[in-house]
Amino acid sequence: MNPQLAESAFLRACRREPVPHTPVWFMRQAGRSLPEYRRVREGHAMLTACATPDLVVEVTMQPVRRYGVDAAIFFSDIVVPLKAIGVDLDIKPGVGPVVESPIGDHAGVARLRALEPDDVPYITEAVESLVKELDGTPLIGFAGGPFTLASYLIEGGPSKNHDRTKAMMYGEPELWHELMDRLTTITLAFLRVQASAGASALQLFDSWVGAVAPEDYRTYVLPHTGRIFTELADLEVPRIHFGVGTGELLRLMGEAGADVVGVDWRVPLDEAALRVGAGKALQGNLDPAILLAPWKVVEERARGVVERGRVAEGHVFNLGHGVLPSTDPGQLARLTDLVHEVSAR
Ligand SMILES: O=C(O)CCc1c2[nH]c(c1CC(=O)O)Cc1[nH]c(c(CC(=O)O)c1CCC(=O)O)Cc1[nH]c(c(CC(=O)O)c1CCC(=O)O)Cc1[nH]c(c(CCC(=O)O)c1CC(=O)O)C2
Repeated sequence: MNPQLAESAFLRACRREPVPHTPVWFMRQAGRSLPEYRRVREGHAMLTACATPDLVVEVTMQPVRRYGVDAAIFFSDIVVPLKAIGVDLDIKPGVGPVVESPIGDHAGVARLRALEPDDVPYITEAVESLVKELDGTPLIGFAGGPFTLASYLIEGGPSKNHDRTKAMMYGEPELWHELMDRLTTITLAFLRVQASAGASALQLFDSWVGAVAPEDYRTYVLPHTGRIFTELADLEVPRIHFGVGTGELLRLMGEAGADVVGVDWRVPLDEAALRVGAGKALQGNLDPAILLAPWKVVEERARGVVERGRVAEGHVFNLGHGVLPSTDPGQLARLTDLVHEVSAR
């Protein structure tokens, strides 16, 4: 391993080891908020871009060059592995992923075959190139969580209340678990491809799982997320588990087995540390909308996040969810420097 990588503040914080400063990266740090991203993406549809290694490498590198963040996040999307196994879906600008034939029965579930590394050669190629280009800055690989993927497949697109998803979960639990099991198998394979190609950490984005109550999380989701983190343990890379609106689920998400639990902006990190319990690092949790306010507001709030983060056994500074497309990149540059400065030990 690159010696710089072994000593990276990001990997050390994930492992709950002492750090020279609190490491920083931002969900969606690569993407629409950057003018250089918008230029590179011109004329390329999102899913085509995700399957073009040169483009993926360039976009992933952009925020690393611009901000000096402590980790890169692989540029892709949560629906890429589903597309790769033949699900008819597209990403519609301004909407999100849209599935041509939503899944509602056994036949639909049965069509979700396992993902083989040969289905995604462009992922292996892009990760391998990135690891070289990053030269010691860790690369985070990622996948969507099974609940979030299930919701897209069942609803056919983004959904406010996940009605059909919950109708299947409560009404046809056997079918639900079969669907979740297949998605878990696909997710595991997709994460393994990225780790084998050299990703230094893996994040599971179960962005929508905050829609379920704790007892339902335990019954309908935890068996599957638990399998993901257990089966990834042999890779010896930090595993991060993130969701939005998960204040009541933090303890269970910790139980699922990740090393790091991502927290959105709704729960202060000192409180989150109590909820998650011992033996975990935390990641988060500045409200991304704060970045739309004047710098002095950002500064005051960011200092608060760093301060509360000291209570956690390890802290990776991040936003509570992705960078909003209208964010001024100048704010993110200042924020990266500020966190490094105020947390320097
Ligand atoms: O508004 C739109 O045009 C569709 C956006 C959308 C996409 N996937 C989607 C959504 C729904 C949503 O996020 O609300 C669906 C999507 N993609 C993703 C998530 C997980 C999450 O954000 O909580 C979700 C589900 C979250 C949700 O639907 O609320 C994850 C994602 N997309 C992406 C990345 C890669 C990256 O940022 O490096 C990542 C993961 C890493 C990260 O957060 O940093 C990239 C991505 N996907 C997408 C876009 C926009 C399309 C474009 O530039 O042409 C972009 C780039 C950007 O965000 O600026 C498409």
